[in-house]
Amino acid sequence: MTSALMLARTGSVLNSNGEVEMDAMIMDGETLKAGCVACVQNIKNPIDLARFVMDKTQHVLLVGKGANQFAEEVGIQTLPMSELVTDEAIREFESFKQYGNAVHQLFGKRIGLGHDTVGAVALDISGNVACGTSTGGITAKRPGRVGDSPVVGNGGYADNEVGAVSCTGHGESIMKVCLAHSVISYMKQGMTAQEAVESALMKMNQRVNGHGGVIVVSKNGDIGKYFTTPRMTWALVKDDKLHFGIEDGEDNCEEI
Ligand SMILES: NC(=O)C[C@H](N)C(=O)O
Repeated sequence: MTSALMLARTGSVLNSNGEVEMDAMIMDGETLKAGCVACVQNIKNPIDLARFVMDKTQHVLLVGKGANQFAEEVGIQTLPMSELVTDEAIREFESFKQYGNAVHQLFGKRIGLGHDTVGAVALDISGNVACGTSTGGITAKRPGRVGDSPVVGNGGYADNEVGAVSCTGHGESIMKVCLAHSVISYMKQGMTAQEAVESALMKMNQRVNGHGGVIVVSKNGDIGKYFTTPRMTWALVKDDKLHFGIEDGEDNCEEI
């Protein structure tokens, strides 16, 4: 079993109304079944709700009020919005003020403070791959804005014939180039996992001037990870070893 993670820097993100709206997706590479939720409020772990959408409905994506209604039906834990708002999110909101500024501060080539998204990819011993991506989006986004994370082929993709991908970064850029699926396409064309993530992110940068980060595990257990921001928190478990890092070129290793 091989798995890789990108980790969030903060717990939540505030939109321009000062509210938390979260997006998440999960995808099963064996069946290509996916479950996605967007703009959900008061949900502690939107990825759990996405899993219910995948397992218990005939749909792929539920949004807003309907998604919250479904959460109630399946007994997903809800909580007051105040409990989802961290001090860091408030500080970020007060300092960034506007969406464009937040994008620049979080994903700018030189500043790149971090990615408020959690992503995971995994390969099990039966050769099944899966991905999951969960986010609060980007500070000061317009209410109702949905980013790449809950959109199949953008914030993530999983296919046993190729591998599983999870993305972070400027959602509008990622959606313009279908970043997760372009990594899959490059691998189908014969690139290694690492070549594919580097090519896809460089292409996104050239075409739409966007920055981000990607993790991928191939069907053979090869890992690719790359980011065009100055830093991205990541971790990888393979062959009883834990690798992790934040800065460019950093790769720490511990036995587990
Ligand atoms: N931090 C992120 O990765 C944000 C996410 N991609 C979005 O645009 O919603």
